[in-house]
Amino acid sequence: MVDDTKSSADAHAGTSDGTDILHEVLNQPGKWAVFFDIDGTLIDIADTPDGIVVPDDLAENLTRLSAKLSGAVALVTGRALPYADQLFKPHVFPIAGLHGAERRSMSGAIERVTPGPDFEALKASLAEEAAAWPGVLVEDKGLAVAAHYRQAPTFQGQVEAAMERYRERAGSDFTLQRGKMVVEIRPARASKGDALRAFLSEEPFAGRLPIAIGDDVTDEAMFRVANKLGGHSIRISDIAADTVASATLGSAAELRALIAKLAAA
Ligand SMILES: O=P(O)(O)OC[C@H]1O[C@H](O[C@H]2O[C@H](CO)[C@@H](O)[C@H](O)[C@H]2O)[C@H](O)[C@@H](O)[C@@H]1O
Repeated sequence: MVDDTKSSADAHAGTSDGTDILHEVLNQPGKWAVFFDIDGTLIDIADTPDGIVVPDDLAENLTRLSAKLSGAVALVTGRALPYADQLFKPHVFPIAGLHGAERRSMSGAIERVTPGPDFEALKASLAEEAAAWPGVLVEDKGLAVAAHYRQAPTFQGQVEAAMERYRERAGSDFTLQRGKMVVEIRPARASKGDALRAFLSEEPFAGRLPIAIGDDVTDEAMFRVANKLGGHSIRISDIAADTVASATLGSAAELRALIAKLAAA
């Protein structure tokens, strides 16, 4: 398993332009595999987890890009697989969900880590406790649970403390995952970096160099793997984020425009 625990110590602000990297993809389509995060990367951030808008042409453009790369395009997300799938239906992509804790390869086979029996009770207690914090949303993702404070930032301290407590109760098989106005408890045994490595061990990804594209702390794990393997990493950010990514792009909208251009090329 990949060490994705390092944060700022080995970080540097990405300075290259992600646009050049993505244009390179079509010059040598047999060389690259592209891994896309979803929220904040392919899709704009919204006030609530269910409030996102998936642009009409996004799935179609990803499918076209994927065809140009002989299928070597995958989604790597913090969302649960069924939720992420319905965002792109009827298009179906190889995908890793829950920050790498579940993964469906090109063949359709699904790998999942299994939670302990107490996890359902833990999620119920958390939802009950969070009901006292107006605006805090608890997102039950099956093998993981997220507490969102985007609509109630004043409760950040309480949410952080509660999630640390529940993580301890869940035991060492689980870890805390911080993100954009969210704290999650997720299985510890996998990361987005592990998911990327697993994809690269299989067709049609095997033998290709990875390009990992994301916008958040959880994506740093796949950036490290992409960098280590000689690929590229692109962080979507409108500020100089603390990142190990080797390049940046300004926004999800900018990325979608590039994908559309590559899909039509
Ligand atoms: O790995 P990702 O695909 O980027 O998913 C990360 C988390 O995304 C979602 O939460 C984030 O997006 C919401 C909608 O824009 C936003 O309201 C929230 O504040 C963000 O944290 C999703 O709800 C989580 O389950 C994912 O882990």
